[in-house]
Amino acid sequence: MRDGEDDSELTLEYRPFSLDLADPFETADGTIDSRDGFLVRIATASAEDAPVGYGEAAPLQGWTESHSDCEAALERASDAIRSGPAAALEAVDEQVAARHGLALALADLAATRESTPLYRYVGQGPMVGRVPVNATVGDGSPTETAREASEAVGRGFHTCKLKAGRRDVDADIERVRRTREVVGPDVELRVDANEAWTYAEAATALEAFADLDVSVLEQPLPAGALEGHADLRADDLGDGVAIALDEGLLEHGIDAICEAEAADAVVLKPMALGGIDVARKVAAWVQELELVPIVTTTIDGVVARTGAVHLAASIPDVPACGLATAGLLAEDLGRDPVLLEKGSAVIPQTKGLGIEGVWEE
Ligand SMILES: O=C(O)CCC(=O)c1ccccc1C(=O)O
Ligand SMILES: [Mg+2]
Repeated sequence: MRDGEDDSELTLEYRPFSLDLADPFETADGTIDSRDGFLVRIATASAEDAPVGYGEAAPLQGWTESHSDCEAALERASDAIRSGPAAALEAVDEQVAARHGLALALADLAATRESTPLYRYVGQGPMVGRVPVNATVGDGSPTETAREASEAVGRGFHTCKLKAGRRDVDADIERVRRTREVVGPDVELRVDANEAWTYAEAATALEAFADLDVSVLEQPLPAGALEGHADLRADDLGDGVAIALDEGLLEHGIDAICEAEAADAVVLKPMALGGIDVARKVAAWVQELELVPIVTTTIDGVVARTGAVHLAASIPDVPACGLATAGLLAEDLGRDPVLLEKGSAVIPQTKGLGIEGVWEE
């Protein structure tokens, strides 16, 4: 905060939104057919054309607080912000999606005031042009899966993440086999089972996935199964297949995962962790512990998605991230400032998030 910019003058407004998905997104823990949340705007009360900051609070069942708890938290924050940003953050401390929306709007405003792109404000690091991203392929039939993956490769993706776990494990192995056949040996394939498997099923999948050159298996067992994931790694069934924890990170935290040696990589969803500032700190700690951080969205609107893109750009040597989720939405909050090109997200270099025109319409 520079001199002469008085935090006590900040105002917070929020508006509900509902975005339909292009097609229902099938995962092992349910179908997502719309994303409902709140667009957040922070402005300086006094000045007409002073900079503003945008944020997005999009709760998702099973991952964040409820829609109504999110709204109540934003209402508290809009009162508390009269006492400054710290008081507002305190008012949403327990509601991760609301905190995400507030913290993103504050960071967008601060970076905009400094004329710095958000990722440099957040990470204090070097300029970054691009971040590699994966295509996200829903849990469809073997034919649909192979077709969607090959279309993604045709659009320039080098990495595809296949959702899995809705059918029996042999069917998922068949989906991966068909996909590998179609995309050839040079495309990186990952699988996300969203907690669907027993230990025996996961062990079967891992062995087959090693042969099919799958690079990452995400959350094969329930979130609680820290020892189970550690055993999967220790049993060395999936030679070369990294184990990533997503739901498990939210349940246990990094230290317990590291202590148990339960993962090679962890998935960071800013919406579920309470904001890109929190996620950035977790990422730094993850790398310190020699685990790999992978940033993804919860199929967010353009404001939160662009925040996640900036977060990924602030993490040194980040691997392909699950940020190519715009196409899963039928509609969006506004124009997307992030181009996808040859399997990478092109990072916006304008000040702040680089989001415009989301409030006027
Ligand atoms: O990581 C990706 O490619 C996209 C994000 C994704 O899969 C996802 C989207 C919404 C909710 C949960 C998840 C998940 O990673 O489990
Ligand atoms: Mg996941």
